[in-house]
Amino acid sequence: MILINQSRLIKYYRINTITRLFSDFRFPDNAPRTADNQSWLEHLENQDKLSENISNAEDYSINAENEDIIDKSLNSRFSYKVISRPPESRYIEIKSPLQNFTSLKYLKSLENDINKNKNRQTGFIDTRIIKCRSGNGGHGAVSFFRDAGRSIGPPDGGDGGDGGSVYIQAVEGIDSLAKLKTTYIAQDGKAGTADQLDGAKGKDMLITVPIGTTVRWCMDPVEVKKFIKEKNLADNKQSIREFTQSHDISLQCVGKLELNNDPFQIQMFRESYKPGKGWIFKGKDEEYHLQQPWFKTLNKRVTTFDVQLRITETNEDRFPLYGIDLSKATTTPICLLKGGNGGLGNMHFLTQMIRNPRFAKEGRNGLEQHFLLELKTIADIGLVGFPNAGKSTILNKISNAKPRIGHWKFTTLVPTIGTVSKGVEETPFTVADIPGIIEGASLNKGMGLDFIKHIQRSKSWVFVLSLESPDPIEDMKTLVYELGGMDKVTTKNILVVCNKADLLENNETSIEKFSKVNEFCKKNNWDCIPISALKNENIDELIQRMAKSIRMKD
Ligand SMILES: Nc1nc2c(ncn2[C@@H]2O[C@H](COP(=O)(O)OP(=O)(O)OP(=O)(O)O)[C@@H](O)[C@H]2O)c(=O)[nH]1
Repeated sequence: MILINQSRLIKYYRINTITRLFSDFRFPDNAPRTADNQSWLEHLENQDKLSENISNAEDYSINAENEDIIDKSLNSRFSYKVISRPPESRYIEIKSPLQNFTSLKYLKSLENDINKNKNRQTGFIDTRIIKCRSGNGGHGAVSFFRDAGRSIGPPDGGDGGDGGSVYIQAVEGIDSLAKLKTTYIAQDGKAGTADQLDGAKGKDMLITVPIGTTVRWCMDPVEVKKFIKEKNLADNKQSIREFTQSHDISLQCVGKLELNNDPFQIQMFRESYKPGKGWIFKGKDEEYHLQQPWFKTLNKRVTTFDVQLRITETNEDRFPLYGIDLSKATTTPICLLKGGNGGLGNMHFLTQMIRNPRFAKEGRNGLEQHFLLELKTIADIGLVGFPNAGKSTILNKISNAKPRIGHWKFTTLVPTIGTVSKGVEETPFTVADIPGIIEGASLNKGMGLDFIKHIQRSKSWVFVLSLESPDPIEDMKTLVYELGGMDKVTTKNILVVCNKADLLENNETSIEKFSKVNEFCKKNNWDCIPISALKNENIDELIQRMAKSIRMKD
């Protein structure tokens, strides 16, 4: 293959035609010699036992040295059944609910009874499905050197350029997925040309997302919608949620030996030519060539080369089943889809037997896949509570954030993050206010539990109860239930805040309510504090307790 600087040199000579007039001018010659081609093809012949079985292929994982980006939070929620695990191959066929590979938010438009509130979240986009396509490799060229003295010289067709790849990177300074495009297409590689010129490599495509974005492989939403419409509307029995939970999709996965060989990565497949195919013929066609013994011998060897190419692709074209979690700024962009390899130019096929190779190879195709991007804001503390409990008022008092406050329910429609600064000496911490949770939220009532993802990674959860409520303990229990039960809740450091304590003054029932909550918290070993966000009472103490809660157990 020709190095870039050499290609430039060649271009220079082409432009500077006067140079050609000098008889001692030697055109730069980077084409492999007959002997080089011969030994390359013989080397391939010795490897012809190599099968397409990838069991011995080197283990490849997305950025092997950077495995901490694999999203582990999904492990427990992700259900699948292994359908087959042939001993001779590393492919594991699994079946898993469609719900794991699509976004309910995207499919909701099919349902008629959409809660209008949910449609009002236009400014803040935290879920996107994007289509990505890596570039096809350019085709190799069929060309022969010509000059005044020789009507036809040795083959000098250059290789096709590799297709561009699609990368993703999490960066500071973006806080929404709103600006993402729907489609990201990397450029195709250019075809090789005469004079041993390799085609240019296709331009890569880089997707920049906010820190805290998770990326999962998913199905084409248009196809999913069509499938649901056809299947479900006929029966019209299930909601979209139920439908996606009860219908499975099957996938080819690859395991990892050190992980009990459990399915670990989804295998993606390129629609490219099969080994031994993908020839471009100039002059006589494929049928003629396939009858020639010399071509048959050559093709047998080149088939081995194609198989090797395919093994490399197979090892690279994988994506973690649970997705990746870009919780930190990514220093090196992560490759989502690799571009196709460029095809070989005819200069590679000059051997003692073949003096006049009128054929080259096609470039390999790129990949087209969909990915589900979800932004999970990263705040140290998440505020959870019923609507109207006073969460936004608290965030307003303790931090620089200015969330909407109102005496009506669901004032907060999108998560708001505030930074709490306790002075120059101490590290500030962040607090997220999410829309209120109500009974049945886990069944999508009210604003549903869609926003929970924004506090999933928070170390502490602060339950905000209102002493105005008839039964704050019951509220607390409902919140715990809706958030996934005690097992889930106790994975976080918990602080319980009894807000609207100004109502305690001279009010025996309110005092009794607080004592009961306090008692309940003691039993669970949770910290509990009364405050009045409205009257700014006990706010400094609340900030201290919040800071303490993040320092607690990991
Ligand atoms: N008396 C009293 N009222 C309060 C207190 N804190 C908040 N409120 C009032 O309670 C109402 C709701 O407050 P928000 O801060 O919007 O409540 P929220 O929990 O964010 O509500 P959603 O956005 O619906 O989730 C507002 O009218 C506030 O003025 C308090 O300490 N005492």
